[in-house]
Amino acid sequence: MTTIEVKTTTADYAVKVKIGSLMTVAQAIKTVWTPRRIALITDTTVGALYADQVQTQLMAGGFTVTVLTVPSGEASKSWAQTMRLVEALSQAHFTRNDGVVALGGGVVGDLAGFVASIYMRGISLIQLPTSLLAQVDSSVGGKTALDLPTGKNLVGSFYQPDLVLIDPQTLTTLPQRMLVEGYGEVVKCAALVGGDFWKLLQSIQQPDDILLLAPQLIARSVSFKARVVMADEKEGGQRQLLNFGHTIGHAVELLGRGRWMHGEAVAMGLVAVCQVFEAQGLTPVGTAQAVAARLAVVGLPTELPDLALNTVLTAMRHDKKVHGDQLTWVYLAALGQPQLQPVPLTDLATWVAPALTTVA
Ligand SMILES: NC(=O)c1ccc[n+]([C@@H]2O[C@H](COP(=O)([O-])OP(=O)(O)OC[C@H]3O[C@@H](n4cnc5c(N)ncnc54)[C@H](O)[C@@H]3O)[C@@H](O)[C@H]2O)c1
Ligand SMILES: O=C(O)C(=O)C[C@@H](O)[C@H](O)[C@H](O)COP(=O)(O)O
Ligand SMILES: [Zn+2]
Repeated sequence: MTTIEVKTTTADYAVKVKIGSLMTVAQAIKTVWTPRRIALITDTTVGALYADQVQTQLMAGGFTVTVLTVPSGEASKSWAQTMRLVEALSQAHFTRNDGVVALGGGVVGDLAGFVASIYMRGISLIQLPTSLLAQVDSSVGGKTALDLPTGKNLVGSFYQPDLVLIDPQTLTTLPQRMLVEGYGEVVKCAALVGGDFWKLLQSIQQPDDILLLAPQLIARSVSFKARVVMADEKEGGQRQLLNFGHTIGHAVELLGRGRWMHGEAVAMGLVAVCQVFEAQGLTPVGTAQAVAARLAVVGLPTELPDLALNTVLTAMRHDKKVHGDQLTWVYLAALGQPQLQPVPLTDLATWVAPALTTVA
C-alpha cells in the first residue's frame, strides 16, 4: 500500500493506493468514519460492475447504504443531476452526520463532490475513483464541478474528501479508450515534473504498458498533485500549473460536444500550448514534438481538429485563469520547468493562431 498524505487549510486526508483495496473498502472507511448512512453515488456503467460489491461490504461494516446512479458520461455534470441527487438525499432524510461516497470516474467524482459540498452546506465525502484519470488526478485536491453550455467546470467548489481509496485493480474493466485518455493527465504531470517521472514514460510504448505501470503512475502523479494542492489549495498561484494543456484543451472538449474525452482534449491541448510557446520563443523548439511522441505512442490525439479561431477564443475566455483583461497560460520553459504567463485577451488570437490547423 502506498499512502500519500494531503494537508490543506481545510482538511487532512490520506490517498491510499492498493491493488484489491475495494474488497476491503469498509475497513478503510471505518478508519475515518463512524457507522453512518452513506449515499453511494455512481454511474450506470461503474454501478453495474462494482456497486453491489461495495454496498455489501459497507453494510457488513455497519453502514446503511443508499445507491444513487446517474447516466455515464460528461452530460451528468449538470444542474439536472445535481437537483436529482440532492432531492434524493433530502427525501431519504440524510443529515449532516451522514456521508457521500463517490464510486466512479472523474464525472462521478466531480458531481458527487459538488453534491456533498452543497447538501446541508456540506456533508462528508469519500472518493473511490475507478478510472485512470480519476485515480491520477480528479479524486485528489478537492475540485468539484458542473459544466455550463459556455464552458467546462464553470460551477463548483473546493471541497476536500476525508479519504481517497484507489484500487488499480478496477482498471482491468476500464475500456482501453478510457485507460488511454487518463494517461493524457499522466503525461501532463510528467512534463511538469520532468526528471525520472518523464524518463519513466519511455517505458510506455503501448496501452497495455499503462496498466502494468499503473500503481507507479498513480503514486507519482498523486504525490506531485498533493504537493501542489498543499501549497495552494484554492489556485491563487502555483495550482494553476495543473491546468497545463487545459486552456486550449477545455475549449476543444467543449466545442467537440462529446467527441473527445477530457484526457484526449488535454492531450491535444498539451501539444498545442507547446507549439504556441515555441512560436513565442519561450518553450525550447522540439518540446511539442517530444510531448506529442509520448502521447501518440498510446494513440492519443496530438493535432487539433479544424476549429474556427473565433469559437476557440470565445471558449477560452471562460477559462478560470482569466483575471481582469488577461489570461494566464501555463508553459514549459523546459521539461520539468513550468511557468505562468499572463497574456492580454486582446493578443490571444495572435498567440493561438500557430496551433490551429484552420483559421476561419
Ligand atoms: N476535479 C478534478 O481535479 C478533475 C481533474 C481531471 C479531470 N476532471 C474531470 O473528470 C472528468 C473525466 O473523468 P473520466 O475520464 O474518468 O470520465 P468518466 O467519469 O466519464 O469515466 C469514463 C468512462 O469510463 C467508465 N468507467 C469508469 N471507471 C470504470 C471501470 N473501472 N470499469 C469500466 N468502466 C469504467 C465510466 O462509466 C465512463 O463511461 C471530466 O469531467 C473532467 O473535467 C476533474
Ligand atoms: O486539480 C487541478 O487544479 C487541475 O487543474 C486538474 C485538471 O486536470 C482538471 O481537469 C481540473 O478539473 C481543471 O480545473 P479547472 O479549474 O480548469 O476547471
Ligand atoms: Zn484535467
